[in-house]
Amino acid sequence: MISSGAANDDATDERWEFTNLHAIDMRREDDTEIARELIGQMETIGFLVLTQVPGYEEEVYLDACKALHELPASVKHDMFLQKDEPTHSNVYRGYQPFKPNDASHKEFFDQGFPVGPMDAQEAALPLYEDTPFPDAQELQWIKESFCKTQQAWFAAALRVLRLLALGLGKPAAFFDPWFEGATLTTLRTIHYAPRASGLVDSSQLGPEDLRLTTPEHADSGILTLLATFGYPGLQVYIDGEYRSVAPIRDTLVVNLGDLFARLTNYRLKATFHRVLDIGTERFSSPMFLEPKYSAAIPRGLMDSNRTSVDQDLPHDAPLFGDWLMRRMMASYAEWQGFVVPGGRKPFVEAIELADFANSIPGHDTSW
Ligand SMILES: O=C(O)CCC(=O)C(=O)O
Ligand SMILES: [Fe+2]
Repeated sequence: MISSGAANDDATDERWEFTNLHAIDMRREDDTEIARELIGQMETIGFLVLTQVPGYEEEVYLDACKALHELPASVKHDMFLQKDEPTHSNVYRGYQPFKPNDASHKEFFDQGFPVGPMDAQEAALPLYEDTPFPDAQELQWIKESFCKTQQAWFAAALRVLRLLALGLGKPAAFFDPWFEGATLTTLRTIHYAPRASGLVDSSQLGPEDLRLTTPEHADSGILTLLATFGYPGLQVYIDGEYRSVAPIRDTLVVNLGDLFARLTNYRLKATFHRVLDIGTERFSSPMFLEPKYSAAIPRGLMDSNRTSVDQDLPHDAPLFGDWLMRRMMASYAEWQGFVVPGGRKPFVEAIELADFANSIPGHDTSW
């Protein structure tokens, strides 16, 4: 259920016709009905919004995001990933700068979850590393706000996943083992600038690229929670056209990743979306809910009579972490320089991308 209407509360937004996504109040406790609504939205639009997320304080979090991205270039550089600063050891968590002639026009910071305590076998797998934050005492509030937000959103995301499991006819705890003891979930804060600000060279890009600051894509993993902090710009592909999502403060947009869509045999949708260059600075923050590295994701996981994701697994089931690396490098420009760590290369290369391709009508799956 969606409705459209021009926003009239912000004069700068008049040029867009906004679509309101279906909203679910997280204070509600009627789980069976919420599960029904979630499935209804995810089968059709693939997007909805959550309101009243417990423990989430958007005002402080937006201030913290702005403060992080406004730090001096040298402080941001100290948090760069190894692919952008070879003397650094962090390969997955940290700061990524604006890149010349990139279809995306953003700088962003990726935070992982606290690394320990984790069982030794899990901890030995790639991608688990501490997130570099600025050291200065007066900046600790930024980290505190990020961590608090991460906890609140993670709890909300797991609740949504349990409700989706229920709605799909599984026990609510069906997916829980994927998140026991560890998670590769990423909380990202993004700072967009208008292309016209000339921060990096855009001379190789075509006119369509120049209209956008994030090109069309579907998210890759399980599910995404997103704060747009009241900024316009997010567009979702609905009924054959891109529609602008109404920018509403204190809400979290939710959409599914294409791995999850595939697990449901595309009954649920991983919908394409993109971000327009709105001509001003823009901040947003997605959290990509990801299982732990060792979570197995065999074919037909949900077709069987399993009552839990870790029941009756084939011994050669692909691991989530291997799939994640394969998918990131195949699909997203910012991961092009990523080197698969440790002994995982053969496993990563064995992943058949076609096994995980999405099938949104009207879009090919050439990633
Ligand atoms: O910035 C936004 O509003 C959306 C960003 C997005 O879709 C993504 O990072 O996957
Ligand atoms: Fe996205």
